[in-house]
Amino acid sequence: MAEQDAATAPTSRGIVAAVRRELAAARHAARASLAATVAARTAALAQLDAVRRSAPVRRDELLSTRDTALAEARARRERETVKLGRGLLTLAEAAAPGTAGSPWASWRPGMRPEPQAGLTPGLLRIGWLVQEPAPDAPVPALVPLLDTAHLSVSGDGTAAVDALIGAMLLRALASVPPGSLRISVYDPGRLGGALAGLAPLAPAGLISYLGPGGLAPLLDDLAEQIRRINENVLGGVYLSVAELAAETGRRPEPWRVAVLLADPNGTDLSKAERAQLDRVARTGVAAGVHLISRGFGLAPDADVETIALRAGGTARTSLTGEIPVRLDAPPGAALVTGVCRALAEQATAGPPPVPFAALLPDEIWQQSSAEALRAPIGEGTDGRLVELVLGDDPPHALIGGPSGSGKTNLIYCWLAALATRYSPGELSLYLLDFKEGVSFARFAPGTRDPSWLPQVRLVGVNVNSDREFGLALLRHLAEELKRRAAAAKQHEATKLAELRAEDPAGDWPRIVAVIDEFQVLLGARDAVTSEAVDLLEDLARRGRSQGIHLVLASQDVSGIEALWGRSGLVSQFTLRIALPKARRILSDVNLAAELIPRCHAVVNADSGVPSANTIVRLPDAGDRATWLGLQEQLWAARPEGAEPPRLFDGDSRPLFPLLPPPPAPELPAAIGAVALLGETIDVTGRPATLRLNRAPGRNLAVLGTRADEACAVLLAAGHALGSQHTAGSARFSVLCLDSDATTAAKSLHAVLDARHRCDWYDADGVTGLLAELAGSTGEGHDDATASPHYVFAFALDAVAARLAAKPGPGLPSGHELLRTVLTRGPERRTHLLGWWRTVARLRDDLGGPGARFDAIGAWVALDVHGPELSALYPQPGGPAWYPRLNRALHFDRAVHQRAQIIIPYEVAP
Ligand SMILES: Nc1ncnc2c1ncn2[C@@H]1O[C@H](COP(=O)(O)OP(=O)(O)OP(=O)(O)O)[C@@H](O)[C@H]1O
Repeated sequence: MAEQDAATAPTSRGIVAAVRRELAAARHAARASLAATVAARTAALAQLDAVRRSAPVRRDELLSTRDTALAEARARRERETVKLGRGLLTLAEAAAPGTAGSPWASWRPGMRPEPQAGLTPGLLRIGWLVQEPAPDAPVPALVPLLDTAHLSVSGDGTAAVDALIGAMLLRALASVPPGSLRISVYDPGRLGGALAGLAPLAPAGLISYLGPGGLAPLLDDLAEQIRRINENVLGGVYLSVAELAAETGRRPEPWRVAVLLADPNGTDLSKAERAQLDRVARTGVAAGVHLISRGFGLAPDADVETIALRAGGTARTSLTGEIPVRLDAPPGAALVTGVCRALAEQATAGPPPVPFAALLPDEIWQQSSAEALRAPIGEGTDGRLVELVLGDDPPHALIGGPSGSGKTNLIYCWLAALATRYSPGELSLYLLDFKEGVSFARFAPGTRDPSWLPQVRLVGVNVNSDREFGLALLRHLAEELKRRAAAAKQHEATKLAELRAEDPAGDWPRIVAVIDEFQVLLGARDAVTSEAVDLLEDLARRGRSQGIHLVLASQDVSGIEALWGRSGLVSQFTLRIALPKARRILSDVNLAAELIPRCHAVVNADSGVPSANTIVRLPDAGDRATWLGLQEQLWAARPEGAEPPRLFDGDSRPLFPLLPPPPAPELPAAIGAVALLGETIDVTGRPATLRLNRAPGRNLAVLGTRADEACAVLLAAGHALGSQHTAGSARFSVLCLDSDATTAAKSLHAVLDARHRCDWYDADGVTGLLAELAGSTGEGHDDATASPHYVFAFALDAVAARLAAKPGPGLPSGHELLRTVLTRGPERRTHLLGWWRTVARLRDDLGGPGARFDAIGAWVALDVHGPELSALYPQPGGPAWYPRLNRALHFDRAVHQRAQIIIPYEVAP
């Protein structure tokens, strides 16, 4: 190891050299490093210099970028703010529509609530939102109340708080249907003075003021209302009245707002009051019961919105949070009282009635009447339509109401609802109006309007002096009852529904007969009344099961009393409808009709038992244009071949009917031709006929002084006879013996002469004709081959003196010839149809006192009283007949038991 160290040990020179080398290298490195450092410094200095030179430009650039960004942000913010503001405005307008949000300047004192005032109340405007920057259109500040919240209003000035409460109430009142918001004001401090502007609502029951001591009863009442509403109205089905209203479209309960204004100097609430207040606050909103409190703390768990008034007319509300609200100036006193007065008037008048159109179904004629007829006539107090039912029970209806109470309107409503639901195959209507006027005439074709109501079979108007027409209707219905009863028996059916099921192809509509002012029919002690009562009793008793329903209407308590004496009859009329002030129609102990306002009715389907009363508000069915539109729609849908109804108008003369084609010639020869005399008072408007066969007495005497009607009877008879015989096969003679009859006689002559031999005679020719006729009708002449000869003698009594004169010894007088013609003529087919102006003159012509009338087998009496006709009538004392214009009494000994009333025809020349 030592040898090795010796061999390799460096020399000192080597060491020095090495050191020098090392040092040189270090020096070299140091120099290089220095040079690099100097270069770096120079570069840094140059860079610094460059930065120094460019700094101001950069700063300007940065500043400009920053400013641009700022400006953009600001513009964006403004745009967003405007957009947000507009959105808020739209939202606010939707949330507070109409009067809930419109500025006071647009209100008018007498204004009516808007039609859109509905069942969904809006928020209430109290001012506007203070926004920065101020928007073009300020956004209204709204607070909720009805169906949503209670309000707690606070602030330093009680007057300002009360003014705000008053303004909010006014908005709430005007934004819901009148009468649907009731207010109670507990104001012990100012005894109602705080909200005195709303006092005009008090007469309508829309506001009440309570003083000291009023709080406990008020809270108790509210609590009871809430309990009742929960139990009876919501009934566990709905969570709130608002939900019920939204789902059913009706609100059976009003909103109730209790304004509680604490007296700053008053005492605190008792424990019980506090508990009750908290209860109401917690549970009220769902029941539509709301509190507006000033100075009473409301339960923290209740739905309470707060409004805190600040100085300078601003406020903070719980809804608007941090955004301050500038309050509207309160409405002027005149505006407040004016609006309240108008609202009270409308609330008293009630809600607008259901429109007539609401009674009509969506699609016509969809109902079956097999079980019953059901039709709504109006709206009940709960807002639902109220139906009238006619069927097995109740079967018949009584309607009562004094003149002008809306009876006709009610009948129109009912008929419209029925006629749109039941087709003519399901329902037949017979409508009779005993009062003067034409209320039902619109259902029949008229000169202006050819349409008719397809279910109507008969319309009788102006029948006040034709009680017989009422009787005729009842007889017709009795016949129909018989027909139905026979069919029911055959099919072993006990009621209409069964008959219809057994005989589906049969024609079994339900029949409704409406008789307005029916008391006229029962208004006399005579045969008409007693027969009418018997028929009514039978129809009322048996009609129920055969689908025949009677609706009797009367304005007159005497009409009802006429029925009341007949308990068997009246007990069948279990459906009673009383219009305002109708007396005795419901029952003696049921006075509901005294209390209802105009356009309402009490409907009672249980013979007037008070507990069965239903109050109905009736729509206005009087608009003629609406009716016509409806009728035309139904008319257009009528079944093919449907016949128009028979219209009987007691005020107009029937037209001479269109005659059927003449029968085969041998028929009149065999059984005699038929003369028409006028129209019978009958449902079908049958003509009154006189068959002129070869039996003795087949002559006609028209009796009375009314020339026009007497001529009309002879004209009708002549027209009918002339057209029944083939041309030239009969002979006619027209005797015109008084100038009153000239026009009629000439017209008859012209018509007959065109077809047959027809001779004209005046006074001079009478005796000659009678002599000819007497000669040819004498014994020994061949009766069978004679052709008929009809002699029309107008005012025959005018020539009595001539007829009485004796032409000479042994020669018959004109009277004797006349008697021969009357007695013998019919057997030889010679018939005399004569007009005598009095019965006495006829008697004179027939031989004077004690004369026999056998040769006059038929007569038509005009202004001749019943007793005067006794000699011509089988019953002693003559027929019960009181002459009246345009009516005649017809009796034909060959066919009548009793004389019948007829209406002379209007015969066109
Ligand atoms: N519900 C109603 N709504 C609006 N107007 C009605 C209503 N009911 C009746 N009216 C109107 O009242 C007036 C009298 O009614 P309506 O003719 O029906 O009475 P009425 O009892 O039949 O009278 P009258 O026996 O004297 O004819 C009519 O002008 C009618 O239009």
